[in-house]
Amino acid sequence: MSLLELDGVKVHFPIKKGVLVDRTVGHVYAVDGVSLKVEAGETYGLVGESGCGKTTLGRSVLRLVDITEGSVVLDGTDLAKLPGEEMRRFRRRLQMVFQDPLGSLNPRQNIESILSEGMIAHGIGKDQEERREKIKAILDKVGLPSNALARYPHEFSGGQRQRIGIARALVLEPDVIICDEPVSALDVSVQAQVINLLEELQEELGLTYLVIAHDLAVVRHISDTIGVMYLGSLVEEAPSDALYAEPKHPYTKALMSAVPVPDPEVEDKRERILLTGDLPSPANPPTGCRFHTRCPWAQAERCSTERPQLRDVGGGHRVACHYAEDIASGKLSLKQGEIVSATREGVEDNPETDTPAEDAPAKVPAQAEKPAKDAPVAEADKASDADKASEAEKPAQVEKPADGDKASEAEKPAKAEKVTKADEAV
Ligand SMILES: Nc1ncnc2c1ncn2[C@@H]1O[C@H](COP(=O)(O)OP(=O)(O)OP(=O)(O)O)[C@@H](O)[C@H]1O
Repeated sequence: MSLLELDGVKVHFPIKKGVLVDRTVGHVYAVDGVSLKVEAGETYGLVGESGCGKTTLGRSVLRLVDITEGSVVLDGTDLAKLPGEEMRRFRRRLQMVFQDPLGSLNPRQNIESILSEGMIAHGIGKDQEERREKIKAILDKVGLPSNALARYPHEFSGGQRQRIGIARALVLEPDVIICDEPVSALDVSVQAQVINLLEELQEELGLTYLVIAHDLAVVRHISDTIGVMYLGSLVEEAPSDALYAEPKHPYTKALMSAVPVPDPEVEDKRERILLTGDLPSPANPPTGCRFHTRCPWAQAERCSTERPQLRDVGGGHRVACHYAEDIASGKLSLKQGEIVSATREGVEDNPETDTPAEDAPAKVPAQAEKPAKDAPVAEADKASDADKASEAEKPAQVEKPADGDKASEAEKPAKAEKVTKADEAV
């Protein structure tokens, strides 16, 4: 049995209307039947564009939102069924590291007080002296000096604040840490350092991570398995290397084709699969395959009526697409919203739609150009131990305290873009 198992998890938020009495007029299908397994000591990376339900899924594991249906089993216990008090005790074993380190740290508390809070709530350490010693040891592990104890969140840089967020999770000795966009508010160079730190801590402490990110490059380096989410469901799941070597779902192919390649010559020639249209509303998802309204390979009848389930297509790859094999073999060519010719095997003839549309976009290869395998690694490698140490050792005032703030402000417009252009979701 895996350490963490989600089975058919649904989180549907009711949409209420009414002046005097609220009535439910619909639902936001934020998470709509997700099953996944996270193995002990491994990292599961969950990617997808903004609004696809990643955060809601992470929050459902911690029961921070109500689970409409399905089970979340941690080490044999179904958390979805636990009464409140027992769930509170289980929360120690499941910790979360948030995207915005400043927003998640109380500005009026010093670091010792922030880190002690959870320890006191869960009865860790017999007195403050013992807790302080433990906190110092953890601060050392995350690359912060012990004099950080008496300082306040605003005195640290964005990267250092994220280290504090990680330390806050670690002092509770969790089994699983859910990292929700752990580096997206940080400068690129600092991102690599924080990712490296998470990896080092995993190796040293045997931690298990569920890493949520919209950026494929972020999860690639750190994840053993990657799940790609679209509109509340997983559309593809595979071991990290297999997913990058050969993405099989059209959505993943589009995301991958947008990952920049460091070599400018390759980058110039790189072909991108551009998705048209916006992410549909999770309150009114398309029938059939949720992705068919934007899928360049969609087939009229089946894709719009029959919802594909995740199925094993070999090599540890699971994909929710009726035509994954035909796309991989090239039997289905890339035609926006048009129907494949009747001559192609395994696809039902449709005389009404067999003729390709005049305005079908130019064909691009079905197999998206693979991103250079060493790209994120090279980025991460930049964060040598020396770099990490120097970042930690620099006095807070010397660090750019604004990097977190700047990035989180910059993130807002980027998110709006992501919704309209899937290729920018990576
Ligand atoms: N409490 C809530 N009530 C109603 N709708 C919600 C609630 N929380 C989230 N949603 C909706 O559920 C959908 C999924 O949101 P979620 O935040 O999980 O997506 P996400 O992929 O994590 O996106 P982002 O990266 O922008 O946070 C969105 O349409 C969002 O508006």
